[in-house]
Amino acid sequence: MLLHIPDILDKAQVRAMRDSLDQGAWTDGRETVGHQGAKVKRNLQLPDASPLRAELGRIVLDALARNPTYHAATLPLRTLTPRFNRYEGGGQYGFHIDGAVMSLPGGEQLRSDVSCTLFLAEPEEYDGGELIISDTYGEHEVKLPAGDIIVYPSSSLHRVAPVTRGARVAAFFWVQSLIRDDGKRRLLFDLDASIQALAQGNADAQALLQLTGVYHNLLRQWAET
Ligand SMILES: O=C(O)CCC(=O)C(=O)O
Ligand SMILES: [Fe+2]
Repeated sequence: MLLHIPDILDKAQVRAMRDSLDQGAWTDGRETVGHQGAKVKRNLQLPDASPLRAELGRIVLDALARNPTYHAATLPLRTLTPRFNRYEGGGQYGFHIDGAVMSLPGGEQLRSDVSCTLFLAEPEEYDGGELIISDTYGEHEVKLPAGDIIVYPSSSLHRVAPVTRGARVAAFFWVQSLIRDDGKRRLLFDLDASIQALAQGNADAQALLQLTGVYHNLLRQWAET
C-alpha cells in the first residue's frame, strides 16, 4: 500500500527543523548503505551519531505517535530513529530495494516492512527529486508538500530522481510492523477506516461492536511480536 498522509508536521515545525538542518553537518550518504546501494546513491545525510539527528528524529517520532492514520496504516512494532537526507546539485539515488534487516541501538534488530519519507522541502523549492516507486501497478512519482509523509512497502523497487535546482530535504526511516504482509496490513487499514466512518454516523451499535471485534481478532490472528 502506497499511502500519502498529510500534515504530520505543521509548517512552523517544518520551518524550525529546516533552520537547524540548513546549518547541519552533512556527510556522504553512502556511509549508511550496502555495496549495491553505494553504486547508485549520491546524496548527503546527517551522520547516524549526530545529536541533531537524535533531536529532530525524536520530534518526528512524537508527531507520528499523535497521528491515528499513520498508526492504522503501519501498525508499528519497532521504528528506526529517522535519518535526514539532502539532495542537491544533481544528487540522486538510483533504483534499489532497502535492506531487509537493520540494527537498532542496544543490539535489537528491525525487519523493514514499511519505508517512509517525510518531506521537509516544499515542491517549489527544487526541481526533480521525485521519489519514484515501482510496483505491480506501474511507477508512481511522489513529491509532497513539506510536512507530509509517504509510506510504502519496503519490498518495492524505488529511486529518487536527480535534483537539478535547489535542495530536497527529507526525513526517512523504516518500520517493522506487527503485520508483516502488506496485503493483510491494507485489509486492516480499510477495515479500520470503515469502522471509524460508521462510528461517526448512526450505525447500529451491536453491528459496530461486532465489526470492531472482527478487527481486533484479525489483528490477534496475524500480529507478530
Ligand atoms: O529520500 C527518499 O525519499 C528515500 C531515500 C531512500 O530510498 C533510502 O535512503 O533508502
Ligand atoms: Fe530506499
